[in-house]
Amino acid sequence: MATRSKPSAAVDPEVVLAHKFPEVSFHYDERDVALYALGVGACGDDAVDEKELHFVYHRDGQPHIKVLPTFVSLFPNKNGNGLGFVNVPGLNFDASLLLHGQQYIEIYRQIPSYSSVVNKVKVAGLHDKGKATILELETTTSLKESGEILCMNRSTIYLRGAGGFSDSSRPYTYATYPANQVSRISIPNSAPSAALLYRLSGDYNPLHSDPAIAQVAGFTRPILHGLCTLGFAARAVIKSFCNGEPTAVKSIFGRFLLHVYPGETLSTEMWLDGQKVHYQTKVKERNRAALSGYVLLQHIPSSL
Ligand SMILES: CCCCCCC/C=C/C(=O)SCCNC(=O)CCNC(=O)[C@H](O)C(C)(C)COP(=O)(O)OP(=O)(O)OC[C@H]1O[C@@H](n2cnc3c(N)ncnc32)[C@H](O)[C@@H]1OP(=O)(O)O
Repeated sequence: MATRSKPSAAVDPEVVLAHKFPEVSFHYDERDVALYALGVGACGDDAVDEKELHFVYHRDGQPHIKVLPTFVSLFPNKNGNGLGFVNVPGLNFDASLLLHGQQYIEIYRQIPSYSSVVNKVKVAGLHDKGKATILELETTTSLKESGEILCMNRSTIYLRGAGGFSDSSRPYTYATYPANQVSRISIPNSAPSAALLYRLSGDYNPLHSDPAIAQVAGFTRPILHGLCTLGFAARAVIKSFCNGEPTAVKSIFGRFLLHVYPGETLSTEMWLDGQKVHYQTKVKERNRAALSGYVLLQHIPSSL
């Protein structure tokens, strides 16, 4: 539900909400799936890891490699090179200041290791936070041939410096989804080249590779993609609670709390609560949380 707003030069909510995004078709294959798994650290510590080798290699008669559920977080990158929202009418902001705020993923059926698929995108939320505007985009992805829906990604984008477009007495807020959607330790290291490897999966935003662009955005050097950190965390959950079986995952949520510099040590702590695994990923060197959220499983893990 929307609250009152005064259209400003920066954001005109009515125009933003009325925007229709084009559908986008694309194909992915097993090479994309394996490259993604390597980019989020699969087999990074042990090249024959029993619980991870199947994400990068077919073995023992297994017909296809298995797909990490967070692989689907790459799908929104296909919408206008991932930054398709930069040209949305009514939304004016400095693209060099945007940060990924949150990601929510729902998986509706087993993700094939190769497929032709179609993205449909809509605005699912818009919020005036004064110093920032928060834009939420929902990308629903279906199999091209059958039309079956595979998954949904809700991406929250934090637009620093673009807020203040509503009446100060009642900040504008709009969302199409209900508010409630929103053991232990594994230590995956992020290598210094982590962002450079991860970007080859299709997120070429120079914030993650170009030192000059990173400085304009307020960082001392390029930072890791939020979705790469999310991939590390979800992989740790699948290894610890699902015996390495990716189809056990129903949905994933993460809020990015702090930027991560490639090479910093990511430590993911997890707590099981029924079918939900709550997690928090910390940057060990700074002893601060960079990501927190949950992974909802299909069943309560039987091995615990
Ligand atoms: C297809 C879409 C893909 C988009 C990709 C975009 C390109 C990718 C870029 C990246 O990967 S960037 C790397 C990953 N992200 C980060 O490193 C961000 C880390 N987080 C932060 O730096 C900070 O949390 C923040 C986002 C700058 C916010 O900090 P700030 O101090 O400004 O916020 P607060 O004063 O605490 O809160 C203000 C307001 O905003 C809400 N909020 C805070 N953080 C988030 C968040 N991460 N996501 C969503 N909303 C957030 C917070 O609740 C406050 O609201 P109210 O409670 O006052 O209503």
